[in-house]
Amino acid sequence: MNPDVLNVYFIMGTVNCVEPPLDTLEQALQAGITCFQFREKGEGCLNGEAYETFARNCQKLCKDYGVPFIVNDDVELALKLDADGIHVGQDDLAITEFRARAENKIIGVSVHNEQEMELAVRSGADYVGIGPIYPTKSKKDAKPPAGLGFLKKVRSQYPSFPIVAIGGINEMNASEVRLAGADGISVISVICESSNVEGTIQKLRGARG
Ligand SMILES: Cc1ncc(COP(=O)(O)OP(=O)(O)O)c(N)n1
Ligand SMILES: Cc1ncsc1CCOP(=O)(O)O
Ligand SMILES: [Mg+2]
Repeated sequence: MNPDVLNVYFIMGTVNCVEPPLDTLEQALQAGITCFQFREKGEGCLNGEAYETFARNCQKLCKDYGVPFIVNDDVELALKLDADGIHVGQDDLAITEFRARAENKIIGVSVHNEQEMELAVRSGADYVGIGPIYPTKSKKDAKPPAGLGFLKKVRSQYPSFPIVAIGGINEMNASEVRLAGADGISVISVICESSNVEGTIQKLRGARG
């Protein structure tokens, strides 16, 4: 995949939002996010019909702005909606199983160590998510923050494999994350809680535009 798609990768679910979620997503799309992940999970999240309707509404907005719509965890939803891709973690469905059912979709995988990285690449992942880099309040079961060390190591071992970094990334630290080798940054709270989504995204984009 073209790593530029990962440049500013916004992840959102209703539980993360302060403003109406679809307003936040549309503002983020207007401001130039390059990828969106639908991640409706956590205490108080939508279920059933409301979950699917919300997903469809997010997908429609992404289509209007030509931004890839990626579904977190829920392979059946990704296939039902014909999403552009799926993001899976180590506890989620094996990549090879999903690839067999969706040849042309983007597959992202979370990795935390060299073994997981090697397996993700070998299994045909299109990109990896590395993190949490810094402490995060948006994922209750997140692993301890890893800092930039593992990201730098993976970049040196895989000079051109698409990598997005995640976890506690904001306007202040985004550039050091990019310098450490990330093609892009993936964020939840810094956009969901911003009082100036356009300004925040401009700063997150950094020098690479
Ligand atoms: C881009 C990106 N990177 C990492 C994750 C985390 O995925 P996972 O470890 O499966 O955790 P959940 O998000 O499912 O709670 C991600 N979602 N996106
Ligand atoms: C989903 C996920 N996976 C690792 S950290 C994280 C949450 C990132 O959210 P924030 O940008 O608010 O720290
Ligand atoms: Mg997951």
